[in-house]
Amino acid sequence: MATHLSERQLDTGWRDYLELTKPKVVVLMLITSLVGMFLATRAGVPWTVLLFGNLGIGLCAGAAAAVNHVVDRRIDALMARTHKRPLAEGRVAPVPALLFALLLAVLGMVLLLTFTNPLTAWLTLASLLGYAVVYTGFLKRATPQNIVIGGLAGAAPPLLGWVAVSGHLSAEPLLLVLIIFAWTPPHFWALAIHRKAEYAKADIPMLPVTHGEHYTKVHILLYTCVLLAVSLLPFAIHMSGPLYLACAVLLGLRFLQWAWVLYRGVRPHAAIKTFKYSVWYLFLLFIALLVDHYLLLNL
Ligand code: HEM
Ligand SMILES: CC(C)=CCC/C(C)=C/CC/C(C)=C/COP(=O)(O)OP(=O)(O)O
Repeated sequence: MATHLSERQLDTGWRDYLELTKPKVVVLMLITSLVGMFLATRAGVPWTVLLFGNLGIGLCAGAAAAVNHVVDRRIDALMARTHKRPLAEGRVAPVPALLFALLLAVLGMVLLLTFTNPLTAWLTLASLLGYAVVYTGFLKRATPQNIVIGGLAGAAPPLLGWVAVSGHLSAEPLLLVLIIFAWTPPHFWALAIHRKAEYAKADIPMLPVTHGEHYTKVHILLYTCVLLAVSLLPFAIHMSGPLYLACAVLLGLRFLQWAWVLYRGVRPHAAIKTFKYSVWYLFLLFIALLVDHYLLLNL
């Protein structure tokens, strides 16, 4: 009986620590870093960089997410979407969570310094601090532009992947960052409209709370137009071919359609559906970049 109980507690503990790393978000980020790696070279990506580079980036992103759980534990407890989180419910205490984050960050940095290059490691550390300290610690509570500026940290992984392979900065991966940078506001503000009352309750100045739903929907529309335009640039600079272009146009037009439906207010649950589509959009767009890259190589 006692053994059963401790096994269950152990299982819950393990799951709680995994939840601290925001695994679904990190997986999508790793897909973008993986694509950055493959696009950086015409030859194959060394398996050590592929494996340990992504592991290092993922561990650092997970560390940043764990710090976010610690810093936000009081506001998370106030919102229905987040109130069951390990720190919000007190299943994990702040000190062990911070030690866990430190362990992940150190492991991640050691892997990046050993198997990639110093530039990748320092850019990853800057992204970690950008999300955990600048966004979570300051911007989130300070300005409705919080996620626009903070979005840079989440947009970094394709650049990190590219630099892990090439060793230097260049225009192409910055373009990939720009795509995710333009994607983040529609991604997040759609959810923020859906969860507006909760953000207001937690006194977080998200755009729909400070400027209203109409203003937010207009900005989602504008950013989605910018996103569609920016997503065509890889084709324009001959980084990607016609398959990518076709996918970018179709995926972008569908995003625009959701943003328009949300703006018009003609469909129930349009905000959460737009949010869910945003995740599919980014996933499919980066898969298109990858498939197109290999088609171009084999032509
Ligand atoms: C500052 C920028 C960003 C903000 C404020 C933001 C915000 C959010 C929020 C609040 C959620 C709901 C999380 C949950 O309930 O678990 C979410 C979900 C998600 N985000 Fe973001 N996000 C940002 C950037 C990104 C980036 C850059 C990616 C990936 C490249 C990403 C991928 C995802 C995914 C995959 C989900 C769905 C998670 C699930 O289904 O549980 N986000 N985002
Ligand atoms: C090293 C590296 C690539 C770092 C990036 C780290 C990272 C996990 C960024 C995620 C962006 C994100 C989910 C923001 C939401 O935070 P929130 O506090 O607004 O959302 P919440 O209310 O769900 O916690």
